[in-house]
Amino acid sequence: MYFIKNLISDLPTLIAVLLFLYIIRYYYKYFTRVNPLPGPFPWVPLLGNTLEIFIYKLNIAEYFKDIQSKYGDFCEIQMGSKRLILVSNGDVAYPIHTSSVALSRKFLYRDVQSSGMLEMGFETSGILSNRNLDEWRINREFFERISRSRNFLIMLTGKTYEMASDMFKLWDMMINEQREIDLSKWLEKFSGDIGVTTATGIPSYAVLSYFGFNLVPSFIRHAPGMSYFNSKFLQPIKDAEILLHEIIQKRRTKIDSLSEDASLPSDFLTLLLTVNTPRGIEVTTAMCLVFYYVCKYPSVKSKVLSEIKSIFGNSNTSNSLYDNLNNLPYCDTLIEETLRLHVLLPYFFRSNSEPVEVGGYLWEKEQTFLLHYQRINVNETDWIDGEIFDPERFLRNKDSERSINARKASNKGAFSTFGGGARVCPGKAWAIIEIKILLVSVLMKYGIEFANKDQGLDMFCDASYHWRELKIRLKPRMQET
Ligand code: HEM
Repeated sequence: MYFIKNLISDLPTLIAVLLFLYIIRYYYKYFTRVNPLPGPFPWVPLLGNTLEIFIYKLNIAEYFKDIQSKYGDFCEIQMGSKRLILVSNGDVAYPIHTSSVALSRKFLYRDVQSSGMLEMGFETSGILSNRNLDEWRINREFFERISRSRNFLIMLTGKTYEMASDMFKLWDMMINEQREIDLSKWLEKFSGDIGVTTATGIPSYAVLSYFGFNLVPSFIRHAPGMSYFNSKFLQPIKDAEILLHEIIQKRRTKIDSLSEDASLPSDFLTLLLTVNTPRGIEVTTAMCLVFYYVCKYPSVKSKVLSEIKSIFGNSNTSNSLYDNLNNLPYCDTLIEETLRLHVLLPYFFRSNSEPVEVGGYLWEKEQTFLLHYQRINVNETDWIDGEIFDPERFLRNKDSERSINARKASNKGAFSTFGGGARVCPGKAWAIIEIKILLVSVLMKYGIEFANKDQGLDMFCDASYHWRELKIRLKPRMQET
């Protein structure tokens, strides 16, 4: 009894001593860490630099930008007890982003193990964060085999074109009513629709529900010519929603009921359900950015248009759409430059599955590297006038002074929008096709301009960039001056 009484009265001292010992240990570990790099001092034990993010109103991308500008291209931050190595130039990123097999097999992990991610199941399923390397390999190979096959890409091209044409029918009604079109909202639904349709073969018509077709008065819906929309959209929306929901529910239940070591069913829907990637957001933002630059620079618009016309003539449709898409070098360079300047995902994690040298230091296995894409893609160590939008950058001869890797011709780590190395984005071809089809089909059909001539890059960033609003006006092409 006496002992317990004493213990209670001494408790504050005990806690203070334990806290003191913990702080000593924390800073001992910090000061004796291997390969110390420049970086902000972790003033708060346990939390490290985490609280600094609040000064940036939780805008982590801005925080990393500032850290890079203060501490350089290879520095570190302490997030809680986790040490993040911030990599901001292509040279240091090279061992992680290279496609050299010997090096890239050392960077197989997305990140070090985290109990939170494990509990949510992200570390043991799908592709994006899967740390079970055998399963990740199978899923990834399966995804690549399908999504890179010519048949799949032709199907994707056709579906995207078809769905764009359906969306244009709704836009035509808005044009007649002199209404502005907020591309950011429309394209968000549009890429969602493409995802569902390519995975299941069932149209989801999110675009149509955004248009609010069911809100259109009945006398308009039944007016001559409108039966097309009624038969094509209204009933199938209901049917499709029910069917799609059933299919997804069944597949989810099946996946959830499998034991952890059982292999997943091999079909594309399963894969998309387990991929764990918010892919639609990036594609939507990318499409908006491309249209932003087309509207902003009339010279860019006229070059894109004359290239498209030279390949597709004046016809809106083409049987060999997919093959023709490969003959648009100016559109390619425009898209590539847009995605270089705006990485969409400002940063991403990678971790080494073996000891490895990065930035001239040897790192034990399982160190977290934070690839600072938004800095790597513009860094003057790799790019000339990197902060400037120069849509012809990628057209120039690779050896010329202003070429893609003007100063480091061999450095492939400098274009990081889709990451690089073993876990490079496998959806790149998919994303580029969607963007290109939309660019071609919109410009073939419409003259396009900003609704508000002061339109700027109205974007915000959480884990990725999103548009707030991008309002445009369209004119059917024959009426364009
Ligand atoms: C413009 C659009 C896109 C951008 C900017 C983008 C960017 C990225 C980046 C930066 C990574 C990390 C790569 C690395 O760690 O080296 C990634 C991974 C991934 N992306 Fe994309 N992505 C886009 C579209 C897509 C699409 C359309 C899909 C599929 C439908 C997709 C599927 C994936 C998957 C599955 C991974 C994980 C790969 C792995 O961990 O092995 N992405 N993406």
